[in-house]
Amino acid sequence: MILLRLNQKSEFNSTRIPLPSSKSESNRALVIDALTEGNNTISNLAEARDTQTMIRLLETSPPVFDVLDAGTTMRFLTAYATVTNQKKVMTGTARMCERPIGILVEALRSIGAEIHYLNVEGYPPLAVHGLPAQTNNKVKIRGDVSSQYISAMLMIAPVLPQGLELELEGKVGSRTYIEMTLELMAQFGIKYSWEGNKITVPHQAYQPTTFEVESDWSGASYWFSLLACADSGELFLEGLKENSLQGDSAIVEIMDHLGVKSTFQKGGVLLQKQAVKGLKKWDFSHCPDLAQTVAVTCGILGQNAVFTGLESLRIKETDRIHALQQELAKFNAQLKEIEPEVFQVIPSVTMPRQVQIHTYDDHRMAMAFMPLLTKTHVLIKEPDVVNKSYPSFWKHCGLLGISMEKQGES
Ligand SMILES: O=C(O)C1=C[C@@H](OP(=O)(O)O)[C@@H](O)[C@H](O)C1
Ligand SMILES: C=C(OP(=O)(O)O)C(=O)O
Repeated sequence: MILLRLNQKSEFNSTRIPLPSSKSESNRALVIDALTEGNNTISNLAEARDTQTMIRLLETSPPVFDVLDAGTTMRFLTAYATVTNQKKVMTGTARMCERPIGILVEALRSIGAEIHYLNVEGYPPLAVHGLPAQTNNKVKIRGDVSSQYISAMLMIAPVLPQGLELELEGKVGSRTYIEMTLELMAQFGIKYSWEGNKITVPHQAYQPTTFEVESDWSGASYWFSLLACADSGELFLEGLKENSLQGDSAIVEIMDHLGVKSTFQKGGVLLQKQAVKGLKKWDFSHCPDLAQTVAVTCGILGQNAVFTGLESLRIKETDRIHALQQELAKFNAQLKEIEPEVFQVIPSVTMPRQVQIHTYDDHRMAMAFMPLLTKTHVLIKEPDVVNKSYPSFWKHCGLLGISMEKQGES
C-alpha cells in the first residue's frame, strides 16, 4: 500500500510527462509482425506487461501461452496460434479465466479451426489445435461483448487462403478499436472494405513496414484528470498526436468540459486549466477505458454527469462498475444506476481526511483514483497493478512532486 501526498499546492508548472506507448497499438503491431515473419521495423513498443507478455510468448513459443491478465494478448494469440497451426494451451490469471472468449472460439471454429475448452465452456483455458483447412470465409460475429474478438479475426484474415467476410451482429461496442485494427493493417499494406455491418478482407500479403507506436491516450487520461482536479497550472504530455489511431483521444473533448484545454504542439499536447463548462452526459461505448478516469473526476469536481455505454466494464480486469461504486463511496460520491444501463455520478459533498482505495487487481482503479490526492490523503492498495499498462506511472507521479510513502505489507 502507498500513501500519496502532494508536496506543494495543487498547481503544476508545465512539467513534461514522457508517456508510455500504447499497448493496444503495440499488441496489434506485434501480431501483424509475427504474421509477416519479420522484415518490419517497429519502434517504441510499450513497456506495459501486456505487451511484454506478448513479446515473450511470440519469441519463446512455449507450449502454454499464459497471458496473465492481458485481454488483447489472450484474444489475439488465440487467433494467431490457430491460423499458424500451432498446438497451444491458452490460459491466464483466475480473472482471465472468467472473461468470455466463446464468441471468438465459435468464429474460429466456423472457418475450420479445432479448439477445445479445457475447463468451462466459453472461457479459457483453451486447447488450440490449429486450422487444418479453411472451410468457410463468411463469419457472423456479435459486436456487443468485446471488440477484441473482431480485431483478432481481422488481423488473421489476410493470411487465410480465402480471406474473410465478417458480418457484425447487434450493437458494436469499442468500435474505435476495430477502426484502429483496420487502420493499422492498412499501414501494413492491407486493402479492406467496411460497408454497413460487413467488413471484407481478401487474402493478401502484409507488406514490410516501418511503424512507430504512439504514446498511450488511455494512460494520458490520468494526467488530464489530475489537472482538472488541481487548482491551477499546466502539463505537457509527450508523444501524443492529434490524429490518433486511439479512440481514447476522446479524453480531449471530455476534459474540455471538465476544465482542461488541450493544445497540440510539436512533440505532444499542452494541457492548461480553464473554466469548467460542465459534462452533462457521455456515452463510453467506444472509449470504455476512460470511464473510471472520468467518473472519479466528476465525483471530485461536483459534476452530476450521466454515463452510458458502460456494459463492457463488467467483464474487464474486474467488474469495474461494482469496483467504482465501492470506491467512489469512500469519498461520499456515487455511481448510481438511474435506469437500466444508465448511470449518474453523484459527486462528493464531504471529503474524508484520508481515503483508502482497493484496486481489485485493476490497473485503471489505481490510476483513476490518484487525482483524489488534490483533495485528501490517498492510500492505494497494491500499487503494482499499474504494471499491466503503465509501469512508470508512479515514477511519473514523482515528476509532479507527488510523494509516495510505503505503508504496511503491500
Ligand atoms: O483492442 C484493444 O486493444 C482493446 C479493446 C477494448 O476492449 P473491448 O473491446 O473488450 O471493450 C479496451 O477496453 C481494451 O483495453 C483494449
Ligand atoms: C480492459 C483492458 O485491457 P484488456 O481487455 O486487454 O485486458 C484495459 O487495459 O483497460
